[in-house]
Amino acid sequence: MRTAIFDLDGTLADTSADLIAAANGGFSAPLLDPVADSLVAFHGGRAMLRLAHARTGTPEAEIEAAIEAALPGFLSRYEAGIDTHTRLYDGAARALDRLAGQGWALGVCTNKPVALAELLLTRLGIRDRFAAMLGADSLPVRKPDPRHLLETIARAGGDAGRAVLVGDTETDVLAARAAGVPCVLVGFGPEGAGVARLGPAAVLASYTHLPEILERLDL
Ligand SMILES: O=C(O)COP(=O)(O)O
Ligand SMILES: [Mg+2]
Repeated sequence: MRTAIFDLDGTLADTSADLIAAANGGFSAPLLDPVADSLVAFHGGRAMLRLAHARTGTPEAEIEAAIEAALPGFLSRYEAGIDTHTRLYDGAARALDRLAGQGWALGVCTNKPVALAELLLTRLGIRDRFAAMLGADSLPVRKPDPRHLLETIARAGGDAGRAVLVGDTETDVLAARAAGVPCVLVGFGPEGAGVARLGPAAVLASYTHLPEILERLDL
């Protein structure tokens, strides 16, 4: 069965404003900008906290420990406001329905903790579209380790020879390449069409084009 696996942050949904609000909540003044820093938000909680601590002047040698100490508070603030500003990208739900109608199996492979991913996709109303969802803590490994993607494909009922990953960052490209699976990158994130520098099989300008782009991969 042809299988399309989706990344979550920056691919299915623009989660950046809620991620940045949760990161800023741990500091006495906002250190990250919801628009200018959206790219770092899509690299996850640790990346945001690393940047915020660098901006406060936390000494380099103390940053990793500061990030670990800040993570639980960040995660609980994020959970509390997880769908305040977060929205699906235009056309995403309809594209998923069209793919399902064409017989594609669908799954999610995200580096978000899986409980947060479950909560968010349920709130956004699309959890039931996916046969499998694996998060950062579903396995002992995560993207860019290819086993994270390969296991998601298997649990969605697919096989790697007829699968594609739709993602937004280099982490997705590296996981897909190591798994021998083509990667389509969204071109409507902070980098725009500039994601072409990462060498994806295709860049997606709009979800309305996804079924025809996946068709062209000839899986
Ligand atoms: O939370 C992260 O690290 C990124 O999550 P993603 O894999 O859904 O983009
Ligand atoms: Mg992402």
